[in-house]
Amino acid sequence: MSKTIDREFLKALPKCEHHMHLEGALSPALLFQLAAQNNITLPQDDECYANAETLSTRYKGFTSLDDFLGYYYMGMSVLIQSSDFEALAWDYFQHASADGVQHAEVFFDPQAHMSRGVSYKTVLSGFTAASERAETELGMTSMLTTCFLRHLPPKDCLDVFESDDVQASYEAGAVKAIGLDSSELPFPPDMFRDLYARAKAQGLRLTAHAGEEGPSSYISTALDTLHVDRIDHGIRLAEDPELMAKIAARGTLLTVCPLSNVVLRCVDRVEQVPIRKFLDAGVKFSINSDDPAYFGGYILDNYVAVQHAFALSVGDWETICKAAIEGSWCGEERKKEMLAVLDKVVKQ
Ligand SMILES: Nc1ncnc2[nH]cnc12
Ligand SMILES: [Zn+2]
Repeated sequence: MSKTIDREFLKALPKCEHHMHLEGALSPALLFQLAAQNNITLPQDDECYANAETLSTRYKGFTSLDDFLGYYYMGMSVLIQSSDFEALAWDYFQHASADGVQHAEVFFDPQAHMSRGVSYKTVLSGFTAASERAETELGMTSMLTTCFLRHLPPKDCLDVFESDDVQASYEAGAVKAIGLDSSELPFPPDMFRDLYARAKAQGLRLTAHAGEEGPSSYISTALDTLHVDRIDHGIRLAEDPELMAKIAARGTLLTVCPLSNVVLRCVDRVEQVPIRKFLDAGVKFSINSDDPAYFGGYILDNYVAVQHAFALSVGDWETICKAAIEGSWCGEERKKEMLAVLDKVVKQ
């Protein structure tokens, strides 16, 4: 008899999350709590900020990536103290662990805090404290990635990358990768080639959002001019079969975020995310939550939505989880541990 693939089975799968923005874990409840604690006045002219409920309702009606980003950056204004960043990340790690995440590689946006006068050290110390706590109390490993904001001038990104505190965090190994996020159009990846060349020379891992709202040509440019190891989102790859074959042959991992794609109207339904196409073409991908507090679900909700849309087999889930584990930037020993858990779950 074939195994039923229900929420319990999907929860038991050892998960690696590669695409989530820590700032995107800011729930309306925590947002209002921190605003009160830090004496932050939220926009008076937007009635959505009346209370947590009206804000949650607004989150159900995003019309595009940029519409969401307006709320995402406004939400960050309540994050002031190191303990705020720690509370935010700890909230995420607890949710992720409950969903079966074993290893998380998470993004944060230094420029969005430094431009408000919050120091990089404040942000990093809070996130690092939460990540250490997650390892001790939840047995969950994690890695931090500094994302650069592509709607800002490349020179601004390079200046922040080269600033003393940011460099010190790379040198200390507290941050091991860079990424590129925010409004995708009209900011093609090659605008940031100097930044990526510097990061590569320093031995950092490289990833970039590409092919979320932007065309598949942004994916090839990210690969060819930024020399990224990974592509974040990448769903529009399915529009270019030749590039899809190339990415499959290279083994480049895409970090796909199905619920995000629906909420931000990149697709109408999860069924339109090219999960089946990627599996059939041998394109490696992981499934992720992106901004869970804004998009109505953490990683397990994304797994469940994919199962509901595609009726995948146990073998398909083994393929997805194996690609996620093997495509992680943790050590080989950690990967072996997770692969052993995966083997047990799929054979049960
Ligand atoms: N989905 C997304 N795309 C681009 N930038 C982001 N920052 C947070 N979430 C993002
Ligand atoms: Zn993202």
